[in-house]
Amino acid sequence: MAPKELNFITGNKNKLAEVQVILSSTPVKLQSQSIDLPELQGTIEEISNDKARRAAEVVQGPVLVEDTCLCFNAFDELPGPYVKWFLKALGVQQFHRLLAGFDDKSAQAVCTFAYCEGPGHEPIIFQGRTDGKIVAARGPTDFGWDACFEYEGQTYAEMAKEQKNKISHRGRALAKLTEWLKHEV
Ligand SMILES: O=c1nc[nH]c2c1ncn2[C@H]1C[C@H](O)[C@@H](COP(=O)(O)OP(=O)(O)OP(=O)(O)O)O1
Ligand SMILES: [Mg+2]
Repeated sequence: MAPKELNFITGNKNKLAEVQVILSSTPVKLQSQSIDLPELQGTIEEISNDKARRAAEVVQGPVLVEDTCLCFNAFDELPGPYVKWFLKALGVQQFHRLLAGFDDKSAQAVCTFAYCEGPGHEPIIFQGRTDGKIVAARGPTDFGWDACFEYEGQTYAEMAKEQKNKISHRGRALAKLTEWLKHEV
């Protein structure tokens, strides 16, 4: 695989830490810049593409961005890309109560990376999805809704990091990105 420098534009230190760990076993050289980018309202893919274009304009060079969504099946995929605001309003201890009136607690975590070569270039997206269930918070609460998302009986927060990275929405999306980089000249 050709070593590649990637400039990951994110304001989220937890995301950055996971990407660093996952990419540490590849020849990718990861840089990062914390720029809080405005986020479009639209489909998951539209948001990620727009975020990548905006980041490429700001940086005036190649960028990698990522948008994470948490889609409740009972809410027809919402909160989706707007999960950040629900989490902020409710806090992780109350977050699961969004589904209090619903029998269906199933949810899907979706991670969409968008790589853009630079201003004017069309972004390329890499998406990972993990099916789980929304539960009352269990485990450390230092990363978003990790404590409320249960996968095969354990919340993301209860898992060891490497265990989460193997099956998470982010781990699956990065696997597609590193596969693509292998064929990138
Ligand atoms: O693996 C995760 N486990 C638990 N929670 C997570 C995860 N990944 C993102 N999250 C949270 C952060 C934010 O509350 C929302 C996504 O919003 P999102 O816009 O993608 O993240 P952000 O604004 O924090 O960082 P960025 O500067 O990359 O846009 O879900
Ligand atoms: Mg964001």
